[in-house]
Amino acid sequence: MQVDIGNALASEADPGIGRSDLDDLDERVADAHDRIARGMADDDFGYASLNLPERTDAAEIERAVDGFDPEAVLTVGIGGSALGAITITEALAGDSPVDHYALDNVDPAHVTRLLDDLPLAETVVHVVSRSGTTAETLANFLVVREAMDAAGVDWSERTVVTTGEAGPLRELAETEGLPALDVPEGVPGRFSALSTVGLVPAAMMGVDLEGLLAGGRAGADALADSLYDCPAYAYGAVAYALDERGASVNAMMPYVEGLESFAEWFAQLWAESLGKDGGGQTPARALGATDQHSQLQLYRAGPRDKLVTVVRPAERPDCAIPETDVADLEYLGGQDLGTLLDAEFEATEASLAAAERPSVRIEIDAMDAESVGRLLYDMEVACVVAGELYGVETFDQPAVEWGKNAARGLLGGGDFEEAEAVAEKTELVVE
Ligand SMILES: O=P(O)(O)OC[C@H]1O[C@H](O)[C@H](O)[C@@H](O)[C@@H]1O
Repeated sequence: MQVDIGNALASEADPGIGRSDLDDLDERVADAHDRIARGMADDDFGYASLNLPERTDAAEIERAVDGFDPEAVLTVGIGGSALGAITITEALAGDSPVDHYALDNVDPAHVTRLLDDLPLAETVVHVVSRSGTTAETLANFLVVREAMDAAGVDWSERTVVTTGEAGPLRELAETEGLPALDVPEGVPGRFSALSTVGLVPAAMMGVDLEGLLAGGRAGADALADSLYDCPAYAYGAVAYALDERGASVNAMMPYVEGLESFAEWFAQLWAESLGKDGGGQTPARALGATDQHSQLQLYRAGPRDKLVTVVRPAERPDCAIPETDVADLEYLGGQDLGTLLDAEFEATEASLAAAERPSVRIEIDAMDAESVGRLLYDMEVACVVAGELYGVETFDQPAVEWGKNAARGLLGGGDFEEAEAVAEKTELVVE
């Protein structure tokens, strides 16, 4: 993976950073690298995630799904327990005969429609919750079970669970004798894509798990004590430095449809890890070239508070644009859609640079397992190094937990006095 930070340098961008700022920052990156290396060596909470490419047992996951021959896989999970699987299958399993669906939200209209449409007798359900207590996931699973019962399908024959050591979901798996995989120790959900959490649907869809993990290992091998030698550190450090100078929004803009959900995965990673102590950089989601025709107006001409991160694969499949003699369209004929998309990508970079707006280019080799594994791993590393530079607790999410507890409290699922305060808040309703 390559990261080009040239368009974030001060001579070309505002907010931007100069070479001397980068050199100063590099000393802090070296310290952060020491902390990260120690954390990985000691398997400290969170840092252990960066050992997953080395530790994840692809064969164990393949064995767990062996014997299923589904038409569809349904992930039931939310946040870090769903976005890794969604991102990986969307990026790599587009040609699979098996479809992937995810139930993360509990919108009744969406859940009912999906269950009506799914071939339930040919669907494998992967229920994922690290804590085993997340209300949305457990509620959705109960609804899915009932729908399978109602359709005469033995759900216990078609369910795989991935969860932590203890908790209601673990107990349920044991009581029902369901195959259960472990969420690895010390790995927060948003850092778990390259584990059982993110890889089970991919395995059922024929994705090359070893390739994904090899990509992650290449990222681990590339860790070095300087941002000039490590693309993941370069990205994390530059995003942090730009935020410090006013780029409080990071618009993640892949120029490939297969990475549309990657921007959503990145949003959770960046927001939940770095949004602490009154700081953090707000992730925005965009897709090139589509959002070039909508959001780019704001990115180029709105407030100078953004970093735009553009991502593309170096290789794309061919799809020729037919020759045409229609006036003014001759320039398109004989080109390729990929060439057009790359021209759009470069035009966006040029457009931002011309308006002195910072962008960073991330380029992966291709939309293959190794490159996608490397991308996910490197973005996790970027997030961890940024967390070190911000000086925050990268691996917790107390604000999210507050909301989770409040929702449970409001449903009568536990004592949570603050939830009552929420319910009794002053209302100012305008109708
Ligand atoms: O895997 P679970 O325990 O069900 O958690 C699912 C999600 O729940 C919370 O909202 C956490 O903040 C997320 O980081 C997590 O990914």
